Amino acid sequence: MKPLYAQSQLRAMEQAHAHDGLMEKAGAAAARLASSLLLTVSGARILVLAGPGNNGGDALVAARYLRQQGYQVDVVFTGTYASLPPDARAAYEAWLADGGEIASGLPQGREWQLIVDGLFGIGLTRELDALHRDLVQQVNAMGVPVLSLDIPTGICMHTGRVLGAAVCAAHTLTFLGLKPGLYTQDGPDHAGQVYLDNLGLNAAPPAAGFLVDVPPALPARRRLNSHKGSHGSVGVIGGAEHMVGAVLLAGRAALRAGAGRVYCGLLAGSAPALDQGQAELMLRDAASVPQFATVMVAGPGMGQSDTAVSLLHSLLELSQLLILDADALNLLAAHPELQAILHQRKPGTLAITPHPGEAATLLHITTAEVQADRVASALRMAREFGAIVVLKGCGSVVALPDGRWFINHSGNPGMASAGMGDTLCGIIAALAAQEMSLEEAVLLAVYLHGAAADSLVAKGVGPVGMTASEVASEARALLNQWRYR
Ligand SMILES: NC(=O)C1=CN([C@@H]2O[C@H](COP(=O)(O)OP(=O)(O)OC[C@H]3O[C@@H](n4cnc5c(N)ncnc54)[C@H](OP(=O)(O)O)[C@@H]3O)[C@@H](O)[C@H]2O)[C@@H](O)CC1
Ligand SMILES: [K+]
Repeated sequence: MKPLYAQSQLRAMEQAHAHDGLMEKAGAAAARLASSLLLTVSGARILVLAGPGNNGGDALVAARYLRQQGYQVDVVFTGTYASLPPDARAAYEAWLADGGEIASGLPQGREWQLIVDGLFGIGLTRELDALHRDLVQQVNAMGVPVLSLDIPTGICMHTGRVLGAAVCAAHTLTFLGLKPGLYTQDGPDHAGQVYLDNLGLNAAPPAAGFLVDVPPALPARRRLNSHKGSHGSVGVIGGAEHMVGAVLLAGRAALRAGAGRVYCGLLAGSAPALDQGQAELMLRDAASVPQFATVMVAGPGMGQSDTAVSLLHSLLELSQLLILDADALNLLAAHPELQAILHQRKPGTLAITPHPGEAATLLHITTAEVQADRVASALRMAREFGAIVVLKGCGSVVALPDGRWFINHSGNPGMASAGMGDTLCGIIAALAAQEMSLEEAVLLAVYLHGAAADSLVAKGVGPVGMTASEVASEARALLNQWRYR
């Protein structure tokens, strides 16, 4: 896992090293990366966009090094010399002293092989003004690869939100530390490939959060002398009329992620007695399932009937590890008496896995407000519901009641399809049933779920048309590969 930093922490790092020539190092690193990206284009022409702050300073330093390497470099500067911060002003002067020229608007009739985006970095505090919005839109329309410095201009470093308009970069070279906004919401669509240069600062402060970009803790290796009871029992409750498949998907995923036994409790009157595609699943009366299971999932296709409410009520009062999704979350939002029970539960025994719409219902705000700051929304839910939270979406956020948070780095848009959430719940439950803590199970499941989808895309199964069942099977393959090979 890699540390993710807040703006205040990055500022503190900058200040602690104010005399270490960080901007010069940042610009030099940018020039190195730019020239490596341009290797095959001799005598290339590069457009460098320099904004009014230190991000612009980085760009001006990069421009100078690139020009010295023989590239033709056009600089467009959108600030005013008199208002530049000191390091950026020095970079501006050095660029001119080196024979470079400065334009205030895009030169016409030129073609560039690369654009370096140094308009705004972590100092962007509000929506882009009209001048910068126009410039960003023109840059995006050119179809030329863009290397963004620190963060694509227009992306909020904390939230990944587009502030008015944002540069769509092919590459982002980020400095000192990773920013959450690169990895969630609209950040990943704009950042392209992300590279980190710590500018020689090896001692980093404690992180604000973490990027989950490698498999987190795995379940213990299985003892040779084990049996199905050694690997836990998962129960899944839901499946009201016409929604039976949701429970079966969760149950099948739990089997594939290694649960010793899986019980499914279906609410539908017309529910089958057997899953014809997965005879290993034990289909039981919903109310009886908790007595068989060490870990429970409730919610997939559960509906909002009185029976569903009373089942959920009794489940919340039991001591098993519990994962709530879908309708269980809607029920929770609609019934304050259910929420009251949550805080009587032992800490670390409840996980909720809302998508942004469900999160909005839980928090009584709009989906747009949830998405405006996904980390803050997830943390708020964790606090208010005393639960481990997975806020699903691009860059799923895992938040814990004690304030820790994580952004998941695996996954792709092929996962935006029916049944993926059911599969995720099943995987979480199965991992927790195999003696991982619920926190560990959630982190691994979220990463594994996305990694399985990525693996399928690499094999040509997706992103278009990838199914939740395929993801569950691929998750099984990866889990075995990570643990046993
Ligand atoms: N300092 C260091 O040691 C190092 C810094 N580094 C680099 O510096 C970057 C941070 O620099 P930064 O703090 O100067 O912020 P930056 O992103 O350039 O923009 C700030 C300027 O934009 C303005 N502004 C803001 N929003 C606006 C808007 N919507 N529309 C228009 N204007 C707007 C704002 O003005 P104000 O808000 O005061 O009106 C201010 O003038 C960082 O990302 C990294 O690249 C690295 O070199 C490492 C060493
Ligand atoms: K930038």
